[in-house]
Amino acid sequence: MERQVLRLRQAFRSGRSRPLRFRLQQLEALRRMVQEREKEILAAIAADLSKSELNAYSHEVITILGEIDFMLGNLPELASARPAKKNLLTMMDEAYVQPEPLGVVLIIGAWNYPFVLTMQPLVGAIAAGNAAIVKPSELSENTAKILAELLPQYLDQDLYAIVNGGIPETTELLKQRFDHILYTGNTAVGKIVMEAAAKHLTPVTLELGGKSPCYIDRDCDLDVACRRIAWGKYMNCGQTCIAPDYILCEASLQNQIVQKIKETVKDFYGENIKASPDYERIINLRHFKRLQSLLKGQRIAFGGEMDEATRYLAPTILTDVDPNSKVMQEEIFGPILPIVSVKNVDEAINFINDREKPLALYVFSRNNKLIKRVIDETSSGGVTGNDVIMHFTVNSLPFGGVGASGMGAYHGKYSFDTFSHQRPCLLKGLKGESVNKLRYPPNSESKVSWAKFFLLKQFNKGRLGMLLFVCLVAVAAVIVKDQL
Ligand SMILES: NC(=O)c1ccc[n+]([C@@H]2O[C@H](COP(=O)([O-])OP(=O)(O)OC[C@H]3O[C@@H](n4cnc5c(N)ncnc54)[C@H](O)[C@@H]3O)[C@@H](O)[C@H]2O)c1
Ligand SMILES: CCCCCCCCCCCCCCCCCC=O
Repeated sequence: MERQVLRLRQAFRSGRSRPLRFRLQQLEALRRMVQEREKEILAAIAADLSKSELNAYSHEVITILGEIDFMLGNLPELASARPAKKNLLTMMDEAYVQPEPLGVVLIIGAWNYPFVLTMQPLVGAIAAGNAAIVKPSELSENTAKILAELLPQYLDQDLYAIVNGGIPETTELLKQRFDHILYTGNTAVGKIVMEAAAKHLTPVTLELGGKSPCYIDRDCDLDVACRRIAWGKYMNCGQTCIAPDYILCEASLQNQIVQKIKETVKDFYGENIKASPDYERIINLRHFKRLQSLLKGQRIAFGGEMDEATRYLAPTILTDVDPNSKVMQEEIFGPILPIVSVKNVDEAINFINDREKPLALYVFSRNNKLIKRVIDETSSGGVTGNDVIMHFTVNSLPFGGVGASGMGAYHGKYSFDTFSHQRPCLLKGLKGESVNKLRYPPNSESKVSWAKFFLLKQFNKGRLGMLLFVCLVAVAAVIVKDQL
């Protein structure tokens, strides 16, 4: 492990990953990989998640192609230096912010969207000019294997590497010094990652989970709301970090919601859900049994059928759920949708605020003011109003958690920023010592007055203001020279 990180570090030090042309060329190579090897990639994702290749394409591959295209189109601008505003003392100098790569970064992915959760951060890391090690989840072993096979065929092997393995390998990897770690997965492991990173003062982006609430207002088109919620909840068999975890609504809406989601499930997956190519399975037996245990003692209003041999768990709705029950204590990460009754929106807001900050928050209402109020009075990683999941697909929005659901963000420009240091640069000439005397010892009352004038005085930006300002500087320089 140590040697592998060292190899990447040496390649990074060579400066090869920095030129814009190189980054664009690597991103193009990654796009070629996705296009030329699409069949193998789709087959691997499909095998890992019992997913149709069509769904593998629309859940995962499309996101990566979009992200690469965004970077190819925007990288020249993102990577270029941005001029910075100057003060009186630096008027004649050059001030700018130059994004620079961080160095060797580590990307640890989760199994539930194994291609997106490794490749989307990698696009950002390459775009920002870093070297990167990608550690896919061992639970999505087919995707992990295909990535290890394909990436070296398309990308610079000394700068980008895949390390496969489970806890021992990741633990070993985390002992190494990285310049940034982006981890996606559960909160408990997030703490392990952060602790390991702290030993080297390595900054982290933690993409974690949580229970994402979904409030349905009385004033709402329930048909539309239930269709959208059913789509986002049962997609990938509920194993989506931003799936609506539970519904909050007034008790009177509960039965209608059950009925409408039931009808939608039939429309989406047919009478025989098990036979639908659009309905996935639970990743492994451990998670299957965990989900099974969440149903104990609950009122199952719909679904609940299961088959351990194939890890099938039907789309399920629980009603009259006690907020203290187990299903409301942990992220569900499966196709179980509890409905918790609240009296009104105030109670819903309190319910959300009494718990850890979620990764996503959903509100359905015809009343935009109510949606804005819920946004204003709560906190969450992201929000979609009158839909679910979709904020993830907008790459001009930062994607990440807050509080227990994570820290930092990525996607589009935010990925580039996450893997960059915004380096402030001020380039001065060797002239101007008369004004510089102001900051050299010995200090005096008059020097402090001049410092106040130069650093605190506000001038408006118009042409006239600028002219006046230049004259003032010239006069001040002469006076200062005479006085000091
Ligand atoms: N915020 C997001 O973007 C996002 C996306 C997907 C999943 N998630 C969250 O992730 C969770 C599900 O993922 P998971 O944790 O089951 O995935 P996982 O089991 O695949 O683990 C994630 C990564 O952590 C590594 N890992 C596991 N145990 C470790 C340990 N003890 N030490 C070091 N590394 C270790 C794994 O090898 C893997 O690469 C859910 O909470 C979900 O909400 C968040
Ligand atoms: C006009 C038809 C457009 C169809 C586009 C379908 C877009 C579907 C996008 C779903 C993306 C889901 C990815 C979620 C990843 C979440 C990561 C956390 O687990």
